[in-house]
Amino acid sequence: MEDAVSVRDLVVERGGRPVLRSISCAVPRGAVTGLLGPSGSGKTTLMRAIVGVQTITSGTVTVLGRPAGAPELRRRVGYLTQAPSVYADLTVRENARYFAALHGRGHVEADRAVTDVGLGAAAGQLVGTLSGGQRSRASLACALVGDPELVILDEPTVGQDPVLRADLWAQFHAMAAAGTTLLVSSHVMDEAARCDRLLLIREGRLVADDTPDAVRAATGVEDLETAFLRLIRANEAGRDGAAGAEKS
Ligand SMILES: Nc1ncnc2c1ncn2[C@@H]1O[C@H](COP(=O)(O)OP(=O)(O)OP(=O)(O)O)[C@@H](O)[C@H]1O
Repeated sequence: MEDAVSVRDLVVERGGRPVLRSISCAVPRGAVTGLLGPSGSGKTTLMRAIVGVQTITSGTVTVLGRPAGAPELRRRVGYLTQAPSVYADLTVRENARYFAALHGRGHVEADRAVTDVGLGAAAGQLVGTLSGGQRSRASLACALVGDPELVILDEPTVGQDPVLRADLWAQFHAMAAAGTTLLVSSHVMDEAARCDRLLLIREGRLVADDTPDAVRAATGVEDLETAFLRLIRANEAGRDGAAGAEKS
């Protein structure tokens, strides 16, 4: 089956500096793909390119068989930005119902989305009075309420307590089992083990595009953080070698 997202030789410059340096990768359908990398590595920029809101320098990004940003993708792709994008002067329920209406969905779906993110008890509360973690979950409910085929989530678990984090990951996997494709970014390496596939980026370059087990097997270590460190070092050594060869 065709991948949900296919990125080829993607180069993005922001503020006159290269931020993504020729990235090629794919996001398979019906799975949870983790986009891992340190702060500033380019995760948000790659997600923005997939959603179609990022000006790109060169390369191609294909989403559900269409060029990224094509108008017909709007209803098929859900995007959770890092900064919560909900109305502070509406309640959680009102926000969810508003976004549901934009997607042609009703109150039942909206209220279910609110319960699914663990905000059932706070449904009648104004978003402006929620904690940061709750506000982020309200935003998540609004991103999911249209039941999009592809869901792009920028650090959805930041600031959530461990029990809620586990619940959210269980929800992501249940959605994937039902056929939804998820791309979830995180800079917390212990979340890598929860993903079906991993994309690891560093300084705008792709360091790994594989399953957690394949990353462990390739590096010979169980712990994914240590495995990533090894991949990064091997990658840098390879680049230094290639640069040296070019100079000589
Ligand atoms: N509007 C902008 N103008 C110029 N440079 C930018 C802009 N936005 C981001 N950058 C730069 O692009 C690089 C990648 O940023 P990006 O937000 O994609 O990283 P990230 O991996 O998502 O980081 P974080 O985990 O901190 O959110 C950083 O060096 C950042 O400073």
